[in-house]
Amino acid sequence: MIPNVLTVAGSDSGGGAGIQADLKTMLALGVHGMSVITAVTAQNSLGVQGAWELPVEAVRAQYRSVVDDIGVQAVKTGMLASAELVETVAELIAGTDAPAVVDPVGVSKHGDPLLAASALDSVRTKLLPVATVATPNLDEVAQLTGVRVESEGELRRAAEAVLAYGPRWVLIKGGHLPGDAVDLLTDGSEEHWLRAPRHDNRHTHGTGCTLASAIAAQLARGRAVPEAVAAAKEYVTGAVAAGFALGEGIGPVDHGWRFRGDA
Ligand SMILES: Nc1ncnc2c1ncn2[C@@H]1O[C@H](COP(=O)(O)OP(=O)(O)O)[C@@H](O)[C@H]1O
Ligand SMILES: Cc1ncc(COP(=O)(O)O)c(N)n1
Repeated sequence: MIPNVLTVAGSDSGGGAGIQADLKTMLALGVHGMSVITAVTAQNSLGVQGAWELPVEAVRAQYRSVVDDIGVQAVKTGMLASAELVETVAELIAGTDAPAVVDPVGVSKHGDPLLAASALDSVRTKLLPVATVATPNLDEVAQLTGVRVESEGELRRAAEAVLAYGPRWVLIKGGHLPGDAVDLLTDGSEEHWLRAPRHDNRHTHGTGCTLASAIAAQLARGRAVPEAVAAAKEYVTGAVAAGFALGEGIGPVDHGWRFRGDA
């Protein structure tokens, strides 16, 4: 049976991040991707030109339509825009019997805000506690916990600060540090360091969305969290290596890198 995976996230008109990145990743990893759209962004390689969130009822209705009829083996969350949407999605996830990968999206690669400052507290107290795996980048760690990471040695302190909010596992993404692309996965007792060579490619739009969706796809296929994250890291590393120029700014990673004859 092909597992079903649901992404609850924002639309990126440029097709590199958000819902579009999530569904492409799911296809590439052999699962059936489904979506609950929380917001629509007008976005391209240069930045976010506009963003409109959907009403809470629209988000709730999409979620119920998918979960009640089709069923899900894993859920992934991305851009949730407002406190109201964060709280609604946290409540929906709490009532769903499937692992949840929470990517606490705060700002885009260009620095455009994708989450209201007033929603941070709801992320900390409502969303992180229902996460099977939370996947913050270093800016999101700083926003949520106040911990600023400037070197690999400080990733453990960041992980402890996020775990204090209650996710089962946390994956701290060190993609913004210089040197190797090093991430730390821990549940507070086990530690797994995921190290990949840094690809000198500026086309990294959508890396976080891609990684979180890949983890959700692997969990839906029945893998345990450490194995799911390791397989997802391998997929995103290949996608960054194959990332391509699109528009005048930061291009997307290549979700289809494994299908290309020349990849
Ligand atoms: N230039 C790069 N080369 C290889 N891996 C990278 C590169 N940039 C980011 N990554 C990896 O991509 C994943 C997403 O990380 P990051 O870019 O920090 O997330 P976000 O998109 O949320 O800012 C992580 O596994 C990170 O280590
Ligand atoms: C709709 C949406 N969701 C998430 C991101 C984050 O992706 P990135 O950090 O690569 O800009 C984005 N830019 N747009």
